[in-house]
Amino acid sequence: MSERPPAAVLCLASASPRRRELLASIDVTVEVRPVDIDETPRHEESPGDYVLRLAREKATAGGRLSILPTLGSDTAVVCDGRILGKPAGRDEAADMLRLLSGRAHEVLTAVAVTGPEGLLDACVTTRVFMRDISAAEMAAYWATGEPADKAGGYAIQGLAAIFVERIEGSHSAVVGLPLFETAQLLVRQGVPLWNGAF
Ligand SMILES: Cc1cn([C@H]2C[C@H](O)[C@@H](COP(=O)(O)OP(=O)(O)OP(=O)(O)O)O2)c(=O)[nH]c1=O
Repeated sequence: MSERPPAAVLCLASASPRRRELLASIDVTVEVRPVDIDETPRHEESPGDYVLRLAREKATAGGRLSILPTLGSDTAVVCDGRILGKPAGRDEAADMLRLLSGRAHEVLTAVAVTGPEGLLDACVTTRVFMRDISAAEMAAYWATGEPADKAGGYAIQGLAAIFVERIEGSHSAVVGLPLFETAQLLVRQGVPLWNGAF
């Protein structure tokens, strides 16, 4: 007799496979309910306020589609005060990497979780130090297809790892979900971790 798959304990308001995989890595089974919200930054909105607002909006919209506690998250790359989202095409991706090449920038990821305690959230900032990236590397990197759906036009967990000298902060937050802070929010909302082990 085949075993039943574990029941979902959380609704994930996200289309990002990375967020689902990160939650699976700490044994949190989710039901996926992607939501579509307007991600345009507001006039003079700080990067921290921006990612927190989007994470809250995603969690709130997803929460309407499920009876489970619901998680929304948003990641932005910030350099010289500029918020870099996903590149619209090759030229914008090259502009982004030119800006990030040979220096440090910040990655901000906010996470929000609805549940019995209301809407709880956290925002994590990670500093990422990149080596110099040549024009030929930028062109070759775009051709791999990896940068297209990533904030800042790179994926630390992928081929772009060879550009990243070091980070200060949370690796999982750069990939899309800060697992330490997320686990704390889930516990506060009564979501069982490790299959209810605690
Ligand atoms: C900087 C960086 C970003 N990213 C990803 C994380 C996010 O998925 C994406 C930023 O876009 P987001 O708008 O945060 O998320 P998303 O559109 O992928 O998913 P959803 O809104 O449905 O939750 O960039 C990486 O995978 N690796 C990296 O190194």
